[in-house]
Amino acid sequence: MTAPEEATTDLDVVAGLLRDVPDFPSPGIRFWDLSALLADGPGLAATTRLLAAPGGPAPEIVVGIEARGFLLGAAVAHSLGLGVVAVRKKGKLPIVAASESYDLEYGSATLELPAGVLRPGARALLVDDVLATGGTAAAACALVEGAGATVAAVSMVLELPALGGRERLDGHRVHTLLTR
Ligand SMILES: O=P(O)(O)OC[C@H]1O[C@H](OP(=O)(O)OP(=O)(O)O)[C@H](O)[C@@H]1O
Ligand SMILES: Nc1ncnc2[nH]cnc12
Repeated sequence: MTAPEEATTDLDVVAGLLRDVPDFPSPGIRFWDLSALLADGPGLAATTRLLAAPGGPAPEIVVGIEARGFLLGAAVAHSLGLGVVAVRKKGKLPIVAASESYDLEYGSATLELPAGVLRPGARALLVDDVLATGGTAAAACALVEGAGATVAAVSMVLELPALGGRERLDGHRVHTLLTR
């Protein structure tokens, strides 16, 4: 007699495709790499379904954060029938609404919001791959809110709770699929 097969959930699929790399991009950092997850059809589909369902108010637009948030954000937007806005690193956008600088686990950076694409009052779903210190997501929230839109939720694949990102995003709906 064979044991009944256990159902594989979307979350199992996502967890099975995450990889961690020691000492990248600098010594002491354990870097979580989503390349294998993004390259896997069922993995990307499972990730998209989970990120697209953060709970709370229905989003009207998706905001993808550079760089891996572009891939995930576009997939989520498409699955919901919504458009996507790319929040980019400094110097990449020709027409900028606003800029926000922040620190992260291994450096500092500036994010910029393109001008004229986020309707004031729109409910935005922010999408990225990793929540570490929360500096990146907090900067993206500030850009969205500074444009007069609201943050319906922030959806990310992986949360590193030791780095305090969720606390940094206090007051926002934070939806993460896995913690490590
Ligand atoms: O919560 P935080 O401490 O802010 O870290 C999370 C951010 O760090 C990574 O991006 P990174 O800045 O390495 O840029 P990239 O995606 O453009 O490579 C990751 O994709 C998140 O955006
Ligand atoms: N440890 C980590 N792995 C992947 N992305 C990150 N962004 C910030 N910290 C990270």
